[in-house]
Amino acid sequence: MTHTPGIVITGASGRMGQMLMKTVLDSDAAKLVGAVERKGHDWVGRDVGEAMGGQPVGVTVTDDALEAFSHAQAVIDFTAPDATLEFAALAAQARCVHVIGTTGMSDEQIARLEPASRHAVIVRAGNMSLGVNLLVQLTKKVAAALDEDFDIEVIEAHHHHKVDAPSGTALMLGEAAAEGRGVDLNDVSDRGRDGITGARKRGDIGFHAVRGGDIVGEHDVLFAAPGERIVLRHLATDRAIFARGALKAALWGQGKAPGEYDMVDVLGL
Ligand SMILES: NC(=O)c1ccc[n+]([C@@H]2O[C@H](COP(=O)([O-])OP(=O)(O)OC[C@H]3O[C@@H](n4cnc5c(N)ncnc54)[C@H](O)[C@@H]3O)[C@@H](O)[C@H]2O)c1
Ligand SMILES: O=C(O)C1=N[C@H](C(=O)O)CCC1
Repeated sequence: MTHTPGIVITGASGRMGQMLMKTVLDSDAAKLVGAVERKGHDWVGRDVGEAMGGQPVGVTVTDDALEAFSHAQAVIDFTAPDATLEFAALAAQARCVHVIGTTGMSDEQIARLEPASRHAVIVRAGNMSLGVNLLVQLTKKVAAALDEDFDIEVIEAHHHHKVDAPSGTALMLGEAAAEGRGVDLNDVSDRGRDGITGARKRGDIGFHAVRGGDIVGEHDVLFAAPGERIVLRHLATDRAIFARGALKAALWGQGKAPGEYDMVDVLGL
C-alpha cells in the first residue's frame, strides 16, 4: 500500500497559501490535512474551501500550528521570516518535512534554522520553480566562462505588495554568478544605485528591484561587455510554478535524512 503524505499549509490566506492549497487539493500524491493562519486572522475557525470562496473541503483553518503539524508529514511554509523560524522549531518537533519558500530572511535568521535541521528535513529556496533553478545553473556556468570584462547585473520585477528586496530569486542568481566567478557575493554586491555613485566598480554584481501592479516575478541576469551583451531571463506568469515545486519538495523529503536541502537537490540539477 502506498502512503499519501498529509500536508499543512501555513499562511493559508496569502497569495501563495491559497495557490498551495489548490495545488495540494488537486494532487493525488498528497492530501491537505491542515491550514494555519496567524492569531486573530478572520479565516481562523473557517473551512478553508469556503474561506477561498468555494465548497467545503473538511479542513478548518487553525492558529495552533503544533497541533496541525502533529497530524502531518510535511509543512509548506510561504509566510514571513519570524513566522518561518517559529514553524521550523514546531515542524522539527513534529518530525515534519519543512518546505520553506519564505524570502527576506537575514543570514542570522537562516543560521537559526540549523537546530531544527538536526531533527527534520528542511528544503528552502527563494524560488521553487524548475525554470529558475535551471537559470541558476546556467548563470553559474556563464559567469565561470566569462571574465570581469563582463559586468553582471541582476534585475528583478515583482508586484507592488512584495515587502523584501532584492527578491530571494535575485539573491540566488547573484550567489550563482559569484560562485561561477569564484568570489564571495558579500564582497562584490552593489544594491540599487542612487545619486553620484561614481563609476561602476569592475567585478561588482549589481541588483535592481522594480515593484509594480501584479507582476508575478521576472528576473534578468545581464552580462554586459564592450560591444556585446548576454541576457539570461526568466518570466513567471503563474504562481502555480512555485506551488508545484514546493509540493515536489514536500514529497521528495519523505524518508530523507534530517538536514538542510534546496531545490537543486530536489530537482537533481
Ligand atoms: N520560494 C518561492 O518560490 C516563492 C514564490 C512566491 C513567494 N515567495 C515568498 O513567500 C512569502 C509569502 O508570499 P505571498 O505573496 O504569499 O505573501 P502574502 O502576504 O500574500 O501571504 C503571507 C501569509 O502569511 C501569513 N502569516 C504571516 N505571519 C504568520 C504567522 N505567524 N502564522 C501564520 N500565518 C502567518 C499572513 O497572514 C499571510 O496570509 C514571501 O516571503 C514571498 O517572497 C516565495
Ligand atoms: O511574489 C513574491 O514575493 C515572490 N517571491 C520570490 C522571490 O523573492 O524571489 C519568488 C518570486 C515571487
